[in-house]
Amino acid sequence: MDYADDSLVLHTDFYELNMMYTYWQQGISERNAVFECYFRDLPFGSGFAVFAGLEHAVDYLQHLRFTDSDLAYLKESTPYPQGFLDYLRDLKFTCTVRSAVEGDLVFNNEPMMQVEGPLAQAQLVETALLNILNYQTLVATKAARIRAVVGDDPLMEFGTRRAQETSAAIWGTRAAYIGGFNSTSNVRAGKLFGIPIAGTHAHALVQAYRDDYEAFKAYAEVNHDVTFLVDTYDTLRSGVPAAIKVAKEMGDKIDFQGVRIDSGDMAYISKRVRQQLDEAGFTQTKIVASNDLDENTIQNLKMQGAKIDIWGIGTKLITAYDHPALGAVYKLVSIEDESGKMVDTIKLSSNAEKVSTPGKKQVWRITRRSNGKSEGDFIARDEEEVAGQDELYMFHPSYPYINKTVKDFNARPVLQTIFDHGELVYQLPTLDAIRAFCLQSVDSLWDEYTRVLNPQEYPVDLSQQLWDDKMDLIKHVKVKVQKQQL
Ligand SMILES: Nc1ncnc2c1ncn2[C@@H]1O[C@H](COP(=O)(O)OP(=O)(O)OP(=O)(O)O)[C@@H](O)[C@H]1O
Ligand SMILES: O=P(O)(O)OC[C@H]1O[C@H](OP(=O)(O)OP(=O)(O)O)[C@H](O)[C@@H]1O
Ligand SMILES: O=C(O)c1cccnc1
Repeated sequence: MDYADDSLVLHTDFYELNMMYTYWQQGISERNAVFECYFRDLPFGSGFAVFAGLEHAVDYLQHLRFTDSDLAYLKESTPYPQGFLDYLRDLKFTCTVRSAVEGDLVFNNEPMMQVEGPLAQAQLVETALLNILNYQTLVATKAARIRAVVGDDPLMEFGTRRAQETSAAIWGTRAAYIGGFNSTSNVRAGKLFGIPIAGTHAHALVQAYRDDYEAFKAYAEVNHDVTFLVDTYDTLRSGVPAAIKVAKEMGDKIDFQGVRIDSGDMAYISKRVRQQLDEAGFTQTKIVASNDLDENTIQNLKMQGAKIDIWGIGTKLITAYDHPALGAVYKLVSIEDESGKMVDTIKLSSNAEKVSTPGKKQVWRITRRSNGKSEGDFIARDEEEVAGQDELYMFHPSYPYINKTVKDFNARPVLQTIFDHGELVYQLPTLDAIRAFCLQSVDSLWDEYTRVLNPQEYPVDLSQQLWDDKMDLIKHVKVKVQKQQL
């Protein structure tokens, strides 16, 4: 049977539905629960990550309804009784969601999104939220790392052909723009998000004319702004001379904006190309480079004095090639008990890094009042008063002897309310505002955290109370397990 693909509500792991069913049958589906989403390690060896994906997540949550086709499918494919299907039919999203906003910085082991509400609903949305946030945050982070090494050079996003399918290309392009790219080659992303579209031409154009000069001439006769791809046959002997010849012939009829090189030793070739262009009087014509570039090759090329003005980047950005998964998780941190009281929950593991931090939290971004620069993040219980304190004792949660007392600081809450009991209360900013916020956020970090190779570890600390509560709960659970063993 064919079912209409008319909702994302079944874009979830089957086990979420089975847990929902259990909660519903056992009468706890409406208990208040708090889940938090965080990742354990920063990707790419980075000193920071850029949060992205909220707009898509909001759209998903706003449309969270089981449609007739969803219910028909579940009826046919699962043993769920009609009563549960009726419950799903009537389900409306009523959770409160707090989240980092897009373009803000996020770090390892701190909540970047928090979902509070009826247990069954908050459980259901785990998979899709992780799917969205994991990917977009990863690509925005990669983009911001590339931005960090290019300075003000224009960055063109070229990834669609190499992306993991169509929606990854679209959302990846948006994330890349947030992280600091200037344009995309994906015309649909331009249409949907207003991202500037830009591009050159492919080798096919030159191959179609079987000659650099003929191809560039044909292109220039019908296009005003031209960037010629000069490496199809021989960059220095044929491509660049042909581009120069056409540009001279066409004169003011075109704007000879650039040449693109896509192979060979980019440092050597770009220097020679620059020389040829300058000698012909085209000192303003830019050199665009593409070919499996990322922040590491770009940094290296800059070190070699490559004369590249504009960077075209595809595969390694859109696929997050060297760290293809962020690994963000979604953990239950607090739940209402039989008496209606909220109690902390923890997940223990023999792997210390996988032990979750219990309790509903807020993340405070601590900056020095005098210069706005980062001091670290301070995670506290939601009810703790942080902003009004005169001084803050910050210590490393695993190595408490690494500590400092901060004075004259500003504390900004990172998690903002997006949905209040199911109602969207957050006004989504424009994409350009998000991008500007990201650039400003990265700028607020010390260079020690933004350098791409072996950055300093940004402090992500727990409040004393949160740390004490975590230790108490670990002890409590261990004693309970021991008792059960006897
Ligand atoms: N001077 C350089 N220093 C460091 N890396 C470079 C330099 N020049 C090019 N690269 C990078 O080295 C890699 C070269 O890849 P590869 O050998 O596949 O390219 P190619 O053979 O020139 O072109 P094609 O992709 O058409 O095969 C690319 O990732 C490119 O960006
Ligand atoms: O290298 P990326 O960062 O992924 O950038 C996108 C690539 O897409 C195009 O190549 P094309 O698909 O024509 O194949 P090519 O690699 O053989 O040039 C373009 O010439 C770039 O090389
Ligand atoms: O416009 C370009 O030059 C372009 C677009 C997509 C992929 N590679 C290059």
